[in-house]
Amino acid sequence: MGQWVNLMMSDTIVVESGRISNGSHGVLKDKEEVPKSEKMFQIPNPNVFVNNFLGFVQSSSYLPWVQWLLRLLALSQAISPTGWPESYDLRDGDRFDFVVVGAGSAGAIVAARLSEVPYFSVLLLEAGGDPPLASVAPSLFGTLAHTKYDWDYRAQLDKNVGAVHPDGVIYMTRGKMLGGSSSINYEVYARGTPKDYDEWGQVAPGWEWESVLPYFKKLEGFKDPVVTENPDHTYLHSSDGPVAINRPQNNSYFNEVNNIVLSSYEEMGIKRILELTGPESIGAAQPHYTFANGRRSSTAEAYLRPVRDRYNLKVTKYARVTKVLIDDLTRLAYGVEIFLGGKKINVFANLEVIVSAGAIDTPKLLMLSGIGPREELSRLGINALVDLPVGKNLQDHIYTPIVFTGKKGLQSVVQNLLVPTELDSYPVPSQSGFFSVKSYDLQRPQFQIFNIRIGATASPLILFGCRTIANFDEQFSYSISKANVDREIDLTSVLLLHPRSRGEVVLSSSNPFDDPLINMGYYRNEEDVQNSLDGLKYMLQYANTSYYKRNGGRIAKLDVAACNHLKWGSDVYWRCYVKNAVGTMFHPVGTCEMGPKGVVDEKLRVHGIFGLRVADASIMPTISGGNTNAPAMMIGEKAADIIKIDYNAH
Ligand SMILES: Cc1cc2nc3c(=O)[nH]c(=O)nc-3n(C[C@H](O)[C@H](O)[C@H](O)COP(=O)(O)OP(=O)(O)OC[C@H]3O[C@@H](n4cnc5c(N)ncnc54)[C@H](O)[C@@H]3O)c2cc1C
Repeated sequence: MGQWVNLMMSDTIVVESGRISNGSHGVLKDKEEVPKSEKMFQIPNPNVFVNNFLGFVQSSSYLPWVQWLLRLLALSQAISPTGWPESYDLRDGDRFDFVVVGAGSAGAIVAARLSEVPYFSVLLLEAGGDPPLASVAPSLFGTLAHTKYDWDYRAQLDKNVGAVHPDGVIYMTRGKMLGGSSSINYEVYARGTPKDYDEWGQVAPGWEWESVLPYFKKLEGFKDPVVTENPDHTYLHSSDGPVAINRPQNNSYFNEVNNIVLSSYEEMGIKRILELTGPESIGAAQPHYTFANGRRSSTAEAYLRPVRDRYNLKVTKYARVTKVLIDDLTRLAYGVEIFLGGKKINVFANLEVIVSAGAIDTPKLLMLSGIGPREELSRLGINALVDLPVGKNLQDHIYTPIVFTGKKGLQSVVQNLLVPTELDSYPVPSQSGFFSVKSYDLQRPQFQIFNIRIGATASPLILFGCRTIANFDEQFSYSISKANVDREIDLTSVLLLHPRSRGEVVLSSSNPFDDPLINMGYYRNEEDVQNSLDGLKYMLQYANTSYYKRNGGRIAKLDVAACNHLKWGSDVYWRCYVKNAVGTMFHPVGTCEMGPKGVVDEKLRVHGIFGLRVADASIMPTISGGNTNAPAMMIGEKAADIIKIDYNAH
């Protein structure tokens, strides 16, 4: 709460690079003139009376609803979904030095950074449009699935896996707008551990931790003094990069819940740490998020909005790229075919095409362009220019859900009543952490936990979320929501950070408008089942922690039809449960793997093709040990530098 009142009480409130700031903390390096359409954000200086009044409100704990109204007022000023770059009116035959496909977590950064070189002309093509209000407001992400801002893919699970999903189908949400999935994701900021990147460096020199850390720092605009003022942490972070990263200042009830949960973890041996991206790899904390001052810090917000008037960067929206144009003889990528406003047009690249369409659409586009497994392409009548493992190596973070139920009665309902006061931050108290059950994995945790506490009587919302976001079947969803009818619950997800199983993305036809087939491949490797089981069993101890002991806590018996014939709580039961009650964290990566045996080299150039690079989450050889937005943005930053260096423009 304090942040809003402080903001409103500051002497001057200005708009810097399209964001509201009280002038006291970091701003973008290349400060732009405030565009006309953003002038509306300027808030007149409060006069003395208002200052005094606000001071009184801030110091008073008796006026939560007045505080909430003020916060809502500030939020309404902040979340105006305007100020994005205008769409450039592209013509057939237009030419640019660089054509970037996809304005997502990585692509928006590649385009913005390349256009810092004044003599480069850059075109950024995006299949979607501007992010809506539900994307800009940090708390409304749950409402965007299955709308026009989502590619709305269906992914397939193998037989005997994921029985809680009707027909073995999971929803694979992907952002379709400026900012891509950074505009639709759940905003958790995590980077993985140094070991993750050292592993990348073994197949792709230059991607070890020491080499990627400067790019994480380049993107970070840490706003949290707890981190930025701690000498043991500052060397790992930066506070003046474009992406605003902060921890919400929640209401006191949410803070109390955070404390209870983190103390429970401590009792289980999971240490409370200062932050999830600091020097310690194991431990739990309230996460940091990519939002600040009531606005989501997507890459559209952080990188595109501030440079909307840059003369050498053109952004064309609703431009769906259907093919990369490659010369048969020279193997040179010279442009792209686009479907725009109902017409097919071609635009050309003087220097390079960079594909940043994400881990599902990048392999699809490459395959449509003749780059991929020769046999598969031939079957669809596509002339294979190079035979590469495009679409293979699909990895994702799967989770096992566990529901703990606690305090009974109306007391915990307070939490639900407080949700609307958190519209400008996170709608529920959430905690996350990393742990290992194998001692040799202490440097590189095996599991991430993500926990949300929900007060009693939110059942209808839970049912809605289970059905529409996770595509859990009615029976399983109902059993989760039933647990919350009159009791608070902890919805805990245990994520397997380094799965051995691999899936694949395959073309379903040569028609670019047909969705690809996405086979997630979860639990193809039995070791993953055993590891998930170990993680789950460790987390079950949560029910025995003192808070739960005091409040009659228990593990909810969820209704997994495929396992109901087994004795609940037995080892065989939990093994069956792990395999069938599987969910996705929406982190698909790896489908255009970097490395000599992969699809791109360490400079992200597609093997065997000239003038074509890939820069997005698809290039990860192995999935990072944490949420994947930060590494995808880091890839965008590093890709832009690699290209600048190649053209002596660094
Ligand atoms: C629901 C959800 C929740 C998530 N939560 C988190 C989280 O809390 N924390 C975290 O770190 N990560 C999270 N992630 C994952 C993270 O957001 C992604 O890993 C990351 O954004 C991927 O970046 P990318 O650049 O590879 O792809 P994207 O950001 O998806 O960008 C691809 C872009 O290319 C465009 N595109 C695709 N095909 C074409 C085409 N043919 N022509 C033109 N444009 C095209 C798309 O519209 C999109 O804008 C979440 C993801 C989702 C979907």
